[in-house]
Amino acid sequence: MAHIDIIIGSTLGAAEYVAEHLAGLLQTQHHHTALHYQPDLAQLLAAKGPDTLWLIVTSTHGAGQVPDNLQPFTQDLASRSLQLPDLRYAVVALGDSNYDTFCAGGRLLDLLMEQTGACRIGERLEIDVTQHDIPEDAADVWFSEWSPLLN
Ligand SMILES: Cc1cc2nc3c(=O)[nH]c(=O)nc-3n(C[C@H](O)[C@H](O)[C@H](O)COP(=O)(O)O)c2cc1C
Repeated sequence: MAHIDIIIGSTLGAAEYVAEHLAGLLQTQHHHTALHYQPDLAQLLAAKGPDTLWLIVTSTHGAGQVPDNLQPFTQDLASRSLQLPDLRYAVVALGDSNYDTFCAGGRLLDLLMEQTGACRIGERLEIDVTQHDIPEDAADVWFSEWSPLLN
């Protein structure tokens, strides 16, 4: 079973609800989960083990930025030349397709993780909140295809 650190970026709560929903689904499959509402890169790195996967669930705010609570983690990740080839990760991005910067926060985190050499498991999910009144429903569909990849 995997140890999944769920790294949350949320301003108004939508991404947070999706993250908590995914944590519940993972627990039903007997994975160990930890939710990080104020993610700290150094702490996450220190706790990382061979079974660790980082699941980043973030919305986008401002001019295509990650939410404030995820800024320190993002800036840390961008400023350090980390090499994390043994780390697995996945990204769930929430955004509004009316913005040119649709899901830019999630896309940036995906790029930063890719630059560390970490291994992305599955495709990034982008939830367009104009198309999904209940973002958790889109997460359910993605999860059913994604979760078998953890085994
Ligand atoms: C002030 C503001 C700026 C936003 N900027 C973007 C953006 O640049 N790109 C995008 O895809 N969505 C943008 N959104 C949409 C949010 O990402 C979307 O509403 C999301 O569901 C919010 O999730 P949260 O409640 O977890 O923060 C913006 C929303 C607000 C209120």
